[in-house]
Amino acid sequence: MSADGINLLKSKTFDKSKWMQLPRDVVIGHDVIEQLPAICEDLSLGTSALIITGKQTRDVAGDRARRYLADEYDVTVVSTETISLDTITAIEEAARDTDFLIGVGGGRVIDTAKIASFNIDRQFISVPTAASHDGIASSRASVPTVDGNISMSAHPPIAVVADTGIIAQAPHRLLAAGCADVISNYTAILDWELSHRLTGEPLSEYALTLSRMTAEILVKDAGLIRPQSEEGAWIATKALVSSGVAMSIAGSSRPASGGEHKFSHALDRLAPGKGLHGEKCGIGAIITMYLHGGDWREMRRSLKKIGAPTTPAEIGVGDETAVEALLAARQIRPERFTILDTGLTRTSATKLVKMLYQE
Ligand SMILES: NC(=O)C1=CN([C@@H]2O[C@H](COP(=O)(O)OP(=O)(O)OC[C@H]3O[C@@H](n4cnc5c(N)ncnc54)[C@H](OP(=O)(O)O)[C@@H]3O)[C@@H](O)[C@H]2O)C=CC1
Ligand SMILES: O=C(CO)COP(=O)(O)O
Ligand SMILES: [Zn+2]
Repeated sequence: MSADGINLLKSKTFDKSKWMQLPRDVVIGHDVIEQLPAICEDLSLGTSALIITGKQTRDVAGDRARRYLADEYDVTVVSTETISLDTITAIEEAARDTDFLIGVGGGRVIDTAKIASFNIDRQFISVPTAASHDGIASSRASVPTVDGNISMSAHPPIAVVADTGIIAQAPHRLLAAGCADVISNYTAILDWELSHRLTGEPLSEYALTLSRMTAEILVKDAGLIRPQSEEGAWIATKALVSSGVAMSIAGSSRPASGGEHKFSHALDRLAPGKGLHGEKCGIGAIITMYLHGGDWREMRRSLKKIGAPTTPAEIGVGDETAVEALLAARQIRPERFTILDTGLTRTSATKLVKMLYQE
């Protein structure tokens, strides 16, 4: 891990990463964003809030959140376009005089709010505008470093306010990416079990079972994940919260992040801006499922059914880059043993990419 990564989350006098921290209120449903003032009051969070939102999500929900809170709270809104050390530091500065933070947006915005609030010891509320990733309710944060994104312990939101009316209106691609993030739990678990057997890495049966069950339910309901369907948004959001809880139980992202996530993180570096997080995880999971001897065709069918991409080409990534990402994946968080550590070579990676992504 780079020095940047280590320093990004400010040191604490005690190690909260050893605690099992969970959100207190999880509110999912139509127009629940209107309940923000009541939720803040219920949690006794104080009188001033900083809303962190994105360029597009400000129009979608950020300004709406401000309007609902403005009568009772002193509210400031800031928009961020990237997640970086500089933006996080700027948010921390902007938030010093406020009592709590609210992240209104996609995964980048929510992680920014999560890290900044953790560093300055404030609570934060997660208001996802898309069901695109399972960091909505998790205590994990994915943070940028000079070596690419690194996953770290932070803290979970004190509340999750997921308005299915807003989430259903987001581009379907975002919903499909979130579902792919959850479907990739299947291979993350296989990697964890393999590591347990080979290296003796401790396993949490509760976290593992919850993670697997979450993926199973989502695959069973895949037919309901349709564009602009509020039912689909509701199913996906519950799955993402549940996956985040599995991570909190494990005290790490292990139940939801294995070799397929390493592949995704390698692509973050090798092909910046190509594909969404969950899309890259789903594409990687097809290969790792094959390597585990599992039903990779079934995994591909599930991904296709929800409308997620199943080949690097669909996200604008060439086969050569996919091969490089498979090989580079092993260097990402090397202490996390996965199927990619069991003898993959350039020749076999090239063969796999050709065979599994072109059939
Ligand atoms: N902490 C954790 O455990 C996890 C963290 N992550 C992290 O989350 C990030 C990925 O999240 P993801 O959501 O895929 O990517 P982004 O947050 O980058 O969002 C993708 C795009 O979707 C837009 N958007 C979001 N909601 C809507 C909406 N309702 N209508 C229109 N546009 C919308 C965003 O707009 P805008 O420009 O306004 O932002 C942005 O341009 C990565 O940084 C990843 O590392 C992923 C998984 C788990
Ligand atoms: O994306 C995640 C789980 O879906 C978090 O995983 P990482 O720890 O690999 O960032
Ligand atoms: Zn993920």
